[in-house]
Amino acid sequence: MQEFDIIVIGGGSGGSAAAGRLAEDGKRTVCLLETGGSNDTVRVKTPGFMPFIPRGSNYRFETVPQAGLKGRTGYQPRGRGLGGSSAINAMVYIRGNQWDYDNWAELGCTGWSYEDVLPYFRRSEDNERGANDFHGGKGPLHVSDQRWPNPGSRAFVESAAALQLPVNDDFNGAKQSGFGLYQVTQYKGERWSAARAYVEPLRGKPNFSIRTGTLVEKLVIEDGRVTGVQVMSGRGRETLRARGGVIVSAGAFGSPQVLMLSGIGPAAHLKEHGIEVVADVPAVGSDLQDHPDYVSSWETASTDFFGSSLAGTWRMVRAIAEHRRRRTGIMTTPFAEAGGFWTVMPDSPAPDVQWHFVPAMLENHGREKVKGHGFSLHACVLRPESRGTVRLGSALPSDAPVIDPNFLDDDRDMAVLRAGVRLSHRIVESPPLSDYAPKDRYPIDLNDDDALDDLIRSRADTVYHPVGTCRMGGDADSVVDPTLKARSVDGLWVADASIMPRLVSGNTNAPSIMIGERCADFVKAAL
Ligand SMILES: Cc1cc2nc3c(=O)[nH]c(=O)nc-3n(C[C@H](O)[C@H](O)[C@H](O)COP(=O)(O)OP(=O)(O)OC[C@H]3O[C@@H](n4cnc5c(N)ncnc54)[C@H](O)[C@@H]3O)c2cc1C
Repeated sequence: MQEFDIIVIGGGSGGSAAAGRLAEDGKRTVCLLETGGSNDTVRVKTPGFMPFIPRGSNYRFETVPQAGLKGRTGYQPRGRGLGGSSAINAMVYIRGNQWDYDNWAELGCTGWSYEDVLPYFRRSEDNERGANDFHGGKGPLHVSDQRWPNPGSRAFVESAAALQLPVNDDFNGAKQSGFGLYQVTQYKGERWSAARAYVEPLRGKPNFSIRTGTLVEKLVIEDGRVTGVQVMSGRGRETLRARGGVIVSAGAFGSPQVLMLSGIGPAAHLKEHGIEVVADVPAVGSDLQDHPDYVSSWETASTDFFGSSLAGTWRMVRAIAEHRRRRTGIMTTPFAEAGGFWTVMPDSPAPDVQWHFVPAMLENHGREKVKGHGFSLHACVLRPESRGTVRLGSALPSDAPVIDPNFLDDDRDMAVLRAGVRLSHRIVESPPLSDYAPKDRYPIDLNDDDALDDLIRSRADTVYHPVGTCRMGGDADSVVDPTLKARSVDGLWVADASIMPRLVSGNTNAPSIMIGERCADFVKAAL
């Protein structure tokens, strides 16, 4: 039986950072287990191929029918393979608001205030603008400016400015609010996933075993201590032992699934599936929070924007050739090129809406082709009040979990989204974006609350940031304590987006990486 000091389950954002940091000094043996492949393909590494990510790199989950979305099922893409969701995401580099982390600390997560987490964000980062009080310049995660943004993305920022919404050229600096172009997790024109940052540079190190194509079926728990994992791979079923402990980094859906399959979760639910209960922990799979998002969309006569036409196709063919040769040009697009943060509710402690401007007409998460050219503007609720769940669909580890984000269940979320969408339209109606004479693809009377609510509930969905399903807390009911150690058994840590007690006000890749970095330190200190 193979034995390691530490086993990390899941090679995504949190798991790559945790495994890489634990392996780099050579002092312990580390095994990283990932069910997907290596993701070492042109379609993953080329930013502009995001709509063509290989099927095997995305779980393509669906939610249960959502009452708040008129009974529609939502789409939940999740990355599979090294890099996890950072291998399929939009590469936007955002940490959230300083208030988020101070709030975590206030909720009982001692040691997670903004002042506490900032050094870890800085340590992870290599920002091409260089280091300063807020940014790192020597970390493994490359952060770049966009060199070939669409002219429409710049126009978006100017249109916001025309409404006196300030320009912000660093959302991760002193102040988050404002509008601007996003910095991206790219390096030399390619996607820079968490695996490329933390795992690939260590490939071949004798103390670091990277096993792809390996599904973790459950934890092995003996006398209240996690001593290993049961896995299934091309080699068949086997048990791997972990002398020091196991870190679960299977993501906001995968981590609660692994815990529940191992007997850690809501007892009654586990019994329904014939799973022996090791610890009754109702918080596992509960507290699911995700950013509900509405995408407004406009058609233009201008072919400046990405789109399907002869001119558009010809431009893309040339762009692909340019990118293959030099890694430059418009194939470096993260699609979500510009955006911003603003407060729409007077009592909000921090910006409550985030915008993503995409220089293309998006329909159904980019899965439906739209003829012609145009642009889209996402508005999402940054701190939703609605709470959902992740549960087992069956006791089979290969089955998808049952995902219920319970979107727009809370009226406060609806109120924020309504205000956000109205501001989306005001921005687009301001010059210079208005100079494109954009044609609204879903025209309604925006002043009519009922009509707007109906449109939102008919078309809203996730902007891909599920968290909270293995919540960290200072309370006995939380899944992990503020050192990310499980409260229910020994030898177990969780390090990914699932531990967030509250969803951060922004995209979740950099925060998940920060969580992985911190977990490595906690585990080193504990062993
Ligand atoms: C389409 C999309 C766009 C996004 N855009 C952005 C963006 O622009 N900026 C941003 O900051 N964030 C973005 N996000 C969100 C961000 O990428 C994620 O929040 C983050 O990557 C989550 O990290 P994680 O470690 O929690 O999980 P993941 O990165 O999802 O990693 C989990 C890993 O565990 C593996 N795994 C699961 N179960 C098992 C098992 N049983 N055995 C073995 N392995 C297992 C999975 O295959 C996966 O590789 C986006 C996400 C998506 C899906």
